[in-house]
Amino acid sequence: MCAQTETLDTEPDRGAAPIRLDGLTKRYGDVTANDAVSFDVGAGEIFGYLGPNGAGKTTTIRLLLGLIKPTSGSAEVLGADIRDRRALTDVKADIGYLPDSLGFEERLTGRQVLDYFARMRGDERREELLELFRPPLDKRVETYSHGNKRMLGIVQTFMHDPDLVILDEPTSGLDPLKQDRMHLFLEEERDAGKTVFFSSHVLSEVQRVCDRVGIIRDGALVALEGVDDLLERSGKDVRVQLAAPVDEERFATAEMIDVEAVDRTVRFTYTGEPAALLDHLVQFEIEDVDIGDPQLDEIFKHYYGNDAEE
Ligand SMILES: Nc1ncnc2c1ncn2[C@@H]1O[C@H](COP(=O)(O)OP(=O)(O)OP(=O)(O)O)[C@@H](O)[C@H]1O
Repeated sequence: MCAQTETLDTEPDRGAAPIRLDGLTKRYGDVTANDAVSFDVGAGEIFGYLGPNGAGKTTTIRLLLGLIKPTSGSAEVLGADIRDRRALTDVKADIGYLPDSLGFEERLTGRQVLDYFARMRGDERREELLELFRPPLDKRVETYSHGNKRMLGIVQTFMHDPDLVILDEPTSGLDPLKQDRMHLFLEEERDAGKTVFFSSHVLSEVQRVCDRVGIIRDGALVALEGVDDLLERSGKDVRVQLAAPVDEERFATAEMIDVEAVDRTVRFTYTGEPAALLDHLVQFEIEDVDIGDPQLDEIFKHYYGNDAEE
């Protein structure tokens, strides 16, 4: 009885969130690449990990895979503590990983690379994935374009049918059609119950495919919420066309932020109640009003200020 309990205690808890970070911290000398980062990624969701170059995304991913050790804090992946090498090795067969730079042996052909990974972890979905992503299998990897290397990497990541995939900027270098194919594929995987964690600095793709987003800045998590909630909380993007130019000070209210008036057009983000905005606008001679959801780019600017321009 007692022995059984001990065994259960050391086994990964597969029912828990596939990824859990708890105060995860990594320092390189003076640089805190990850600063007490905490969040969970739930089963069957696409989680976008968003931040500009150098924010700390790759560091988190490398910590989660046990490739580097945390300075402090901890994390679990499929129930395995990332500091426990054996536990992590046991769950790796259920994880697919697409690194930011692919470390394939360049003199091998694409087919040989896939054969190598197949021997380690299996390849039951190889043919299906090759039909979708089509890297040139009989050429040496050293002759591949950047996009084709990525396609080979995507096949490698998914071909053993993992429950959890961790993707470091998966669509970087892909043309728009291939990006679309990848986005659709990720949505299908999510609908089939797979968990997808991917990092990106491309706001539009996070907005398009992710269920939730974590925004990282200078190593610290600055936002964590559903993409829809983030959009809703961030107000409305409003453009008003007036019959004549108006004094900006007379036009603006406390609920309007980032007001930009050029000639007869005023643009702003509105954070108040829609009815109050309409009440306010009736006192002006209006030709046209356009109210829409803000793009994540706009939201991003609130977190990053001028750094977002990069
Ligand atoms: N091995 C290392 N030694 C020293 N500093 C490092 C090391 N790896 C990362 N850093 C630093 O940690 C910070 C976070 O880097 P990281 O690569 O995690 O960012 P990122 O968000 O993935 O950026 P990118 O989008 O450019 O890949 C940066 O300041 C980087 O210079």
